[in-house]
Amino acid sequence: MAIPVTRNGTTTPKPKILIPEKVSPDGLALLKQSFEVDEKKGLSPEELESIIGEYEALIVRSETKVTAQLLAAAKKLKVVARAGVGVDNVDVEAATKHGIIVVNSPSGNINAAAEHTIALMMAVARNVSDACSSIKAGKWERSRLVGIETKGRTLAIVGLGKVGLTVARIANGLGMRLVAYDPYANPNLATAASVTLKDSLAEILKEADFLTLHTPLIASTKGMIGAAELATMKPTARILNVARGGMIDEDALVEALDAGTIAGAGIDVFTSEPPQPNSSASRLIAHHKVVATPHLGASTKEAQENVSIDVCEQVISILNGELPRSAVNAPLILPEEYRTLQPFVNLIEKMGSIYTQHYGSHLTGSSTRSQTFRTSFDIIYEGSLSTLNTTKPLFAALVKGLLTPITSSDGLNINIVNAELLAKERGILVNEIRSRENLEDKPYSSFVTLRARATRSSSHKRTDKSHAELAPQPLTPTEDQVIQGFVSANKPYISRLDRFQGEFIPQGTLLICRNFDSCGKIGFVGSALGRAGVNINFMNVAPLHEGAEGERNEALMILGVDGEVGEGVVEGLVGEEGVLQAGVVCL
Ligand SMILES: NC(=O)C1=CN([C@@H]2O[C@H](COP(=O)(O)OP(=O)(O)OC[C@H]3O[C@@H](n4cnc5c(N)ncnc54)[C@H](O)[C@@H]3O)[C@@H](O)[C@H]2O)C=CC1
Ligand SMILES: O=C(O)C(=O)COP(=O)(O)O
Repeated sequence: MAIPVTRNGTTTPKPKILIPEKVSPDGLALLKQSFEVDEKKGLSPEELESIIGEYEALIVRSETKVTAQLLAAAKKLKVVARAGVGVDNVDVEAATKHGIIVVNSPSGNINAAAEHTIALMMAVARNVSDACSSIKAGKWERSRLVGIETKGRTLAIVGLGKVGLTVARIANGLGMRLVAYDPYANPNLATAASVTLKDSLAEILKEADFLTLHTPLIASTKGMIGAAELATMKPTARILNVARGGMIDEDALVEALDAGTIAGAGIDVFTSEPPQPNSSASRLIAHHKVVATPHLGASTKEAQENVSIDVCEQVISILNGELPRSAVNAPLILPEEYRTLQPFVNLIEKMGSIYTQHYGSHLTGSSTRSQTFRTSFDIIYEGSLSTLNTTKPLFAALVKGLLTPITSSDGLNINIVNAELLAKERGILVNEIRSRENLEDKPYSSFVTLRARATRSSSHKRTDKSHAELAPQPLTPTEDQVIQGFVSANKPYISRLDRFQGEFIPQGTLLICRNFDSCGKIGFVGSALGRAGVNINFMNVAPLHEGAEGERNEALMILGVDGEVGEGVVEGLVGEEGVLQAGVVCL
């Protein structure tokens, strides 16, 4: 181990960086100046786990599985750097929990992946692989190996991100007709690349002469092309996958190729890499209508230099306590700030999520049922939070909390880098306020208030006549909606929901009921849930806070419950005997 001796004779070992895969030397040269770099290829998962505790940084490509178990053993680790795009081999959630930053190189290999896609498309269209084997075997099979041209044919792209768009631009030059499905694509970029965006996967599958996949492997894309989807495609269609194995059902594709309902495929990525013998991946590779490559999309000299330099520079930044440029964890926090801020990040994300779910359209018995999602918020930091250098992670957490319940969170990775942009795109205005008010009389050192400003009108109408007399005056569009919280012993607490004050931990499934503060309400709700087989873990009653206006005898009942509470059960709680409003919030 390199141990530099300082002037006063004490020794400080250099931080150690582990590289268990082939990463281009261009970036590693930068690291070697200040760190001890260990390149150890071919480690088994057990060997990796036994040594990871010594390292402050880990640099991987797609082969190393960075599991929760490995991260738990990584006591000194500050950063996992992925020298490439896809982080599906890294347990990002576990890394975030451990305060380990995950970075990647989002653009270093785009061109390489796009060019490889085009190479596979051409190879499939012109039977290049088959023809090559045939001629090397001494044959001369010109009539068997007649191909098709790509010009004028339809290329259907799933995932119009960086690689998808680059493929589109090249294919446009080949004279292809371009359609794409990507619910989050930028329509201006699509138009500029001559791509017509369609509303559903089904639409583009029908039209495709070539189908190419360019999404990350996430819950919404796993198995997205299965037997049912293949059956809707033209029998002359060819399929390309340079994104991730697992998005196509390999067995279904082999069957479709055998049956002649799909004409061919060019595949770079597989469900098991390297493929296990007799696996679906190996059957697909062996198929005579398939051109296969061993995950070579990013394997060009240029791309490897790019990604290596990109991630190594980021590792240096992080180990020097600075911000990296492409952090994947949401939201990103500097290592030294992480432990202090993390509980507040957690609190604020929950506050945003409660806001969207509680004040969204889910309240049964609510006279604010059809209320418009308000988009103008004040977030007020009091106490020690008001002196932070940056509130970016807190802002990002709020945007994430507000949007995740109403978007396909799988496809929308909200983090410190994109939170501002996403908020802007959705028209969400957040005014961050630092209040220096003295919290000496309060039992906590920092306090957060989320106030949804009543700047937009609601189209609310009483929807449930039978409760019209029962319900007190609803919140009118001119009233702000307020959620307050604090952190104690690293746990987030909500301390106020609108006019009601009571402390509860925002986690799991919560049933929030507004009721007249009179005898029998708790019993009524308890027995209704009992009858529905819903187990109650905790219950908190929040009375009106001091100085609250409106009905004096109202309270909120917050119940932490196990599992799902069906709509019917929630509806059954509202009524003369029961509560005024009820809604479920999942955190
Ligand atoms: N074979 C290889 O060596 C390489 C593979 N890749 C892979 O290519 C894929 C794309 O990479 P980039 O373009 O850089 O990513 P990107 O993040 O720029 O683009 C992904 C696109 O997929 C879209 N998307 C997400 N969920 C979707 C869904 N359910 N349906 C339709 N669209 C959806 C997103 O909106 C986004 O526009 C990744 O899986 C990456 O790991 C990238 C480089 C090399
Ligand atoms: O960047 C990506 O997502 C890739 O798939 C490239 O993987 P690799 O670094 O070549 O193992």
